[in-house]
Amino acid sequence: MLAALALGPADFATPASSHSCTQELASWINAHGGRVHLGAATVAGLRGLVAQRSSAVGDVLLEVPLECVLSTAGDGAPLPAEPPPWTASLPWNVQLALSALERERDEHWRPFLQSWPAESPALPLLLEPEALSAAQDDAFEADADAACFWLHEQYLEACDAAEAAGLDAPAEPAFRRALQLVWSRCLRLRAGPHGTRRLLVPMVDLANHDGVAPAALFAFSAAGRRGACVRLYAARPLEKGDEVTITYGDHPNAHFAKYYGFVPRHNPHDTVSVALPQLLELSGAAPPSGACWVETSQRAAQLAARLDAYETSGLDDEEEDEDEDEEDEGDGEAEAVVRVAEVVAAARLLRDLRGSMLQLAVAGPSGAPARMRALQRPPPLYPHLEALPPEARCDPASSGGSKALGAGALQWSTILIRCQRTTLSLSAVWLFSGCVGKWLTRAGMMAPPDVK
Ligand SMILES: C[S@@+](CC[C@H](N)C(=O)[O-])C[C@H]1O[C@@H](n2cnc3c(N)ncnc32)[C@H](O)[C@@H]1O
Repeated sequence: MLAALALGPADFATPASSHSCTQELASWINAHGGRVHLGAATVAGLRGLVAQRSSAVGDVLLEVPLECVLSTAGDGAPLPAEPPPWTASLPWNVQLALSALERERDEHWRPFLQSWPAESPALPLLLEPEALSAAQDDAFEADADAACFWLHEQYLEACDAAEAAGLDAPAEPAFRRALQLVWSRCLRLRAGPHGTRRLLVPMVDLANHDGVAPAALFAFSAAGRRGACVRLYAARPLEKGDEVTITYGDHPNAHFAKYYGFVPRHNPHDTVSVALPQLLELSGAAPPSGACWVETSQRAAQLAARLDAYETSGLDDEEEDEDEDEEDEGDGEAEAVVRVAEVVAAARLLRDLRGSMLQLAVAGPSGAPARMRALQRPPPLYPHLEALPPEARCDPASSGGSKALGAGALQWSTILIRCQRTTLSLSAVWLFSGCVGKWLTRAGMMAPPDVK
């Protein structure tokens, strides 16, 4: 069943050879006043960036002048390559995709746009419903479905806008490819006087994701060789040939699958929402006599508060006494609460299983290390951070890259409970039947989970 969901690796083959293509790209950036100390390499089927020389923390690995960057429109000072005005009524990502498509005919942009993969990543929205169902996640399936419709609607909107501007509409396959590449390749960046923008930055968009210990940070800088630019800084000491990764942000696995077509092997920021009635059912607790587990928002709030207390301090005597008191009141709710808490304590197990499910869903049971390969985990990053230049340090409103390196970025709580009417949003809880997990373990696809 899961094998049916396997998505093939994206076709990153570039027209001539990936290598000559990125050499041309580097020459183009240099010719416009940039600096490139990086090359491209393909390891296990996945193209990425590598260091061309050894670097210390804070060294500039890459400097891309703004005239080589495609950007969204914004309120601040204009940037050289914003989307064409006729796209202004469309969402930012559609504008950026149309901007790239329009510039395909422009010789200036050829080295950049030619470095893009021939095909977009294999995203869940391209899957058939039966295949998607193997992910065992209703919300994920619905989201992929909605994305597919949304993309088609946006195409129709784009055609209308082009027609109104007296232009030819793009072909739908080219539009879809461009939009999917925008999803998987653009950065969000606070760009000084230009305000916060989404940018397509040549060469930076060849960096693969490492959310735990990225090798580099991206940031806007006003101090480039020819003025403002986007820079990549070394976030740890690098040797020649080391892979240069960045972080795409603190997203849950479903986000990576949806927009990037892969799921990180280690993701401390994974989250999933579980409906309270399902959680209660999973707890094995019997509902109050004659009722089913559809909670009022008030009861949901009480449960959330109790689970929170359980998570932070355990059920101490006082709380147990309280529980007993409530049990005396007679509707059996207190017992249910304790049992729900036990389920929540198994969140770690469920998270591990969930990660495996999504990885299998995206990569297939053969393990498909090409797209899911474990990235080398270098030593902890934080001791070196002080050496970074100020503009590359944490700015919570800025890029995912900077944000992920901020203090506390790795301090994630196992369980985050938010109560919203009848739904509890539980970080790192994955709901699926125990028999699937057992089946995976038996089939040797997954090591038995380590529950602490
Ligand atoms: C910004 S591009 C990175 C460069 C890309 N590998 C290329 O050759 O153009 C993002 C895409 O690279 C792939 N990718 C990035 N990081 C990855 C990772 N850690 N594991 C698997 N695939 C990854 C995914 O297909 C993703 O959609």
